[in-house]
Amino acid sequence: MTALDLENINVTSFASMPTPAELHAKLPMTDTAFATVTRGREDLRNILDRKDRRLFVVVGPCSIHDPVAGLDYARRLKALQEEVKDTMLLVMRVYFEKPRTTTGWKGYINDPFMDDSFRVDIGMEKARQFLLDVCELGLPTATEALDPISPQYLGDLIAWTAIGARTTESQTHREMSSGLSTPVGFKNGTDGDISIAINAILSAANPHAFLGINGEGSVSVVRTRGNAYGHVVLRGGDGRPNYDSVSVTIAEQALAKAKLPANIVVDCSHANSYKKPELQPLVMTDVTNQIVHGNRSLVGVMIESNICAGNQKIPADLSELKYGCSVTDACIDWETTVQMLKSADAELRRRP
Ligand SMILES: O=C[C@H](O)[C@H](O)COP(=O)(O)O
Ligand SMILES: C=C(OP(=O)(O)O)C(=O)O
Repeated sequence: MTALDLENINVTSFASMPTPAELHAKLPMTDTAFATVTRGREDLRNILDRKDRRLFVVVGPCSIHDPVAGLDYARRLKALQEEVKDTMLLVMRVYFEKPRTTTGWKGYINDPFMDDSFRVDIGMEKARQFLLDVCELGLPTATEALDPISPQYLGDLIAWTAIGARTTESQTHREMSSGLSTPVGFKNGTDGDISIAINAILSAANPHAFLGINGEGSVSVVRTRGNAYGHVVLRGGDGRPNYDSVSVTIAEQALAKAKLPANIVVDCSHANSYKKPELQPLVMTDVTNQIVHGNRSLVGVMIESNICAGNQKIPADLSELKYGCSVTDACIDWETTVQMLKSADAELRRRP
């Protein structure tokens, strides 16, 4: 026995990754993408600062698994953005990292070929290419930051970040958020507890020092400034929705008690729609109603939407995958998305 026999007992291999700087050099930022990200972040900050009355809408597939269908979706969303731009800022959900309740496909970065080959190196490159393509269309992007190393590879192409219900209470994710360059939405816990999201906003607003990597891939002590644009995302929990006006008032009171700005986003999906996608339009109607009737804390919504409705299991033969259909949570289809956003646009035009 040597000391080496005592470590990595449950690790089977290490595979090298390109560094963030190498990936940036291979797929550099473009002028159009730069303008999209800069504008998207500024618009979001203005909404959170109440300098812009629009509702921001994080809308798109539960997860990206097929970049062709994903870009098809992005082009449709870009066209729709033009139609609703007076009342809403559309930000495309571009989720590559899926936090699983137990196990399952963990997303396009982790396993881009969906065959357990786990080519994270290729997944990261394809993810960066996809983000570039979406930003090139002039559409800002939103993602869930799950792996604390990924933002070094992709963060320059993101306008809004979510911390998910399963990680809002994690110190690692709060530390990472304190250094992210985007506004960050913290979801309430899967049990519906919003206090963890409020504690996360407070934590992430402060400077932190923690272990991470730098652009050259060296393990580093990362020191951050703190992120002033944390906010709560109500996603329901423990089998109960929390988008109704009473739940929103409770969230407003909790934010006021913590001396935080009353900025609340409602996730129309997940426990707010009992994971039944067809209920998402009802949630959206309720939210726009609250706004039209005077609510001032609801600043954004999230919608899980794809080209086709529902979801599908990942088949053994990937050629059997249905085009434009989620392989994770079920989504509303494109036609329902258009209806939902156009009705919200009409409703929001009536706000005082
Ligand atoms: O939005 C995605 C899912 O709700 C989340 O990743 C959990 O998924 P799971 O319960 O299917 O693992
Ligand atoms: C995983 C997600 O949500 P939540 O963290 O609310 O379950 C998601 O939005 O993809």
